[in-house]
Order: sequence, then C-alpha cells, then structure tokens
Amino acid sequence: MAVEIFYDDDADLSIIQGRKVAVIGYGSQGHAHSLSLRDSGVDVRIGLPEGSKSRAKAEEQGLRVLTPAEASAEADLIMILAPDTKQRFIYEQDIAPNLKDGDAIFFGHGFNIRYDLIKPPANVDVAMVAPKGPGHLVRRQFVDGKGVPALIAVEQDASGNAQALALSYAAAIGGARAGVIKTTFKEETETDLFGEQAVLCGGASALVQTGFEVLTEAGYAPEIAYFEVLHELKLIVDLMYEGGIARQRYSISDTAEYGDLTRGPRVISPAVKEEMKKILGEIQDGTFAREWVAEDEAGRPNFTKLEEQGNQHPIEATGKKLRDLMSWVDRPITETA
Ligand SMILES: NC(=O)C1=CN([C@@H]2O[C@H](COP(=O)(O)OP(=O)(O)OC[C@H]3O[C@@H](n4cnc5c(N)ncnc54)[C@H](OP(=O)(O)O)[C@@H]3O)[C@@H](O)[C@H]2O)C=CC1
Ligand SMILES: CC[C@](O)(C(C)=O)C(=O)O
Ligand SMILES: [Mg+2]
Ligand SMILES: [Mg+2]
Repeated sequence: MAVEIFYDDDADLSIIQGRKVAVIGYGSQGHAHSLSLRDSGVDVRIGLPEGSKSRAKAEEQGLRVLTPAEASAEADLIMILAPDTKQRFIYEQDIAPNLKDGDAIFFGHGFNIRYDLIKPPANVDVAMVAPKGPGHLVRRQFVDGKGVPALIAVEQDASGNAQALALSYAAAIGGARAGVIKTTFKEETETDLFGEQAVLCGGASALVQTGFEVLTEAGYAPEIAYFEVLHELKLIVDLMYEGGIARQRYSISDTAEYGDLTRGPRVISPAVKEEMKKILGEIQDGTFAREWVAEDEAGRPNFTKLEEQGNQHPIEATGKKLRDLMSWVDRPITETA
C-alpha cells in the first residue's frame, strides 16, 4: 500500500499556533521540539520536576519551565518527551489528573501506547510526531533551514482533527520540509526499535567494533584501523544518504565495489538475517519491551555494565586522540542551539 507523504504546503501551521503546548522533558528530542515550536510562533512551556538538571538549560533559552503537572494543567496539547521507561509514571501522576475534554496527548515514539503502558481516556486526541533522527540533529537541521523527516500517527481522534494537528506540529519542528509520513503507533514502534537495534545503533556499532578488533588483533595500527572502519564510515554513508547505495558504489573504486558485492553478503550472512528476524520477533511479541521495562525497574544493572564496557573499548581512546586533532569533527552536543 502506498504511503501518504505530506510537505509544508499540506500543513496548516496556524493549527498548532492556536494551541497551548506543554513539552514534558528537555533532553535530545524535548529541546529540539520546544525551541523549534517557539521559533515557529507556538506558545510553549516545558514540564520538568523541581530537581531536574535540564531546568537550567531550558531557562537559559528563555523558555518557561513549570512542573510536569503545572505544565499539563495549563496546556491543551501535552507532548511527552521524557524517557520511555518513565513516561507511564509521569502520565499517571502529572498528566492524567490534568486532562480536560479536547486536550491532546502527543508522543515522540509509540512505545508506551503500543505496549499498553499508558491508556488515555476517550475524550482526548492521542497522536504521535516521531522525527526519524536524533534530537540534536532535528534542531540543527531546523536552524539550518532544513528538516528531519518525521512520522505522524493518530491512535485516537476524539476531536476529529487529530491528523491535521499532528501534521501542523510536525511542520513546526521542520519535519514537513523533508517529508512527513502517516503511519500507526504499531508500525512506528516496531520499525523504530528494529532499526535502532539491528542496523542503526546495535548493528552499526558492533560492525565497527568488530572490524577494529580484527584489524588491531592482526597487528595493524589502531589509528589506521580507526580511520578505516569508523571515520570513513561517515563519508561512505554520506554518499548513500545523498544518492543511495548505487551512488556510493559509483564513487568508490571498482576494486572496492567488487569486494563490497562479493564479501558484504559473507559478513551479513544468512545467519545474520535469521538473527535479525528473531530480534524483530522479540519486538513484535513484546519480549523486548518486557525485558527493557524490567531492566529499568531493577535499576539498569545490565545496561550500566554494557555501557561501561562499550566506553572502555579500545576504539574509544584511539578515536578521542585522533578527533582532538580535527577541530571540525568533535562538535559538542548542546541543548541550546
Ligand atoms: N533521542 C532521540 O533522538 C529520539 C527519541 N525519541 C523518543 O523521544 C522521547 C524522549 O527521548 P530522549 O529525547 O532521548 O530523552 P532524553 O533522555 O534525552 O531526555 C529526557 C528528558 O526528560 C526529563 N525527565 C526525566 N524524568 C522526568 C520526569 N519525571 N518528568 C519530566 N521530565 C523528566 C529529563 O530531565 P533530567 O535532566 O532531569 O534527566 C530530560 O530532560 C522518547 O519517547 C524517545 O523514544 C524519538 C526519536 C528520536
Ligand atoms: C536511532 C535511535 C532512535 O530511534 C532515533 C534517534 O531515531 C532513538 O530512539 O534515539
Ligand atoms: Mg528512531
Ligand atoms: Mg528510537
């Protein structure tokens, strides 16, 4: 079935400009949405707990910061951009008691609705605006006059106008400059989890670390290994981003292309594809969601251990040393663009 893609000309910005928006959370996505909404003429306030370390960053940008409950009470559209594992508690404690007829609850990812962790009442719109990119780049691209594509979905259309509202919101953060695709909470959640686990984050990180290990264990210099499997990856992916895999193959040497065509399928072998299918199955049947919720409730022992192991991988020290010599590469991450 053909997807529906919307652009700026399809969106009515005045719809979101007529709402009072509360953005709950001021992290990667929260800062990007709230700053770009504000720059698009939207009345926005931020909801953060009293002790939150994000408060100062939002206030430095001139944003009004309230508690999540106060922001929810004041607003008629509440966008939840706190961590997925915390959203159900914020919803129960701060948002649900403050919902009024005609309000809208928005999500940046469908996890809590798809896995029934949040069950909104029937009298509010429930929709999603999910940018297909990291929040800091969502903001950077908006400021540069570009945009990160976004998905919109409507779970519950109490007002009869939820899709136009979601599209208007997506346009206000720059999504409709690049393309906004209509989907469902189910499709967004399952494809997003699969993408980040198997390809974008899990797959790519493991591929880079393993390539670095193979070269350095064979006695090659770590600096050469770093440039070969990490730094150059961006340059190769830039060509894919601009013109697809075909353009990447056009630009590389015939020798590289022959290696790509014949060796690539040996690295990403049929066994890897089978494992990817298993990972997708665990997302679809809720196994991953249950595991992640339980891990978070237990204080994230495995998450913390694995994150630390990743930070200690030798590629990190090699990379830091080399990036320190390339002033244009290590662009600091801020929530203040
Ligand atoms: N990261 C990304 O680029 C993407 C994220 N998403 C989705 O966006 C949502 C937000 O993720 P992300 O931006 O990564 O989150 P971050 O971890 O970057 O930021 C979370 C924010 O929520 C705040 N917060 C924590 N607890 C509470 C609370 N009880 N009440 C209110 N605010 C709280 C944090 O404040 P503090 O400083 O106090 O910790 C922080 O400002 C998730 O649903 C995620 O799946 C979707 C697409 C991409
Ligand atoms: C790829 C990771 C992501 O899904 C994203 C930036 O889109 C996330 O959850 O952060
Ligand atoms: Mg994503
Ligand atoms: Mg994600």
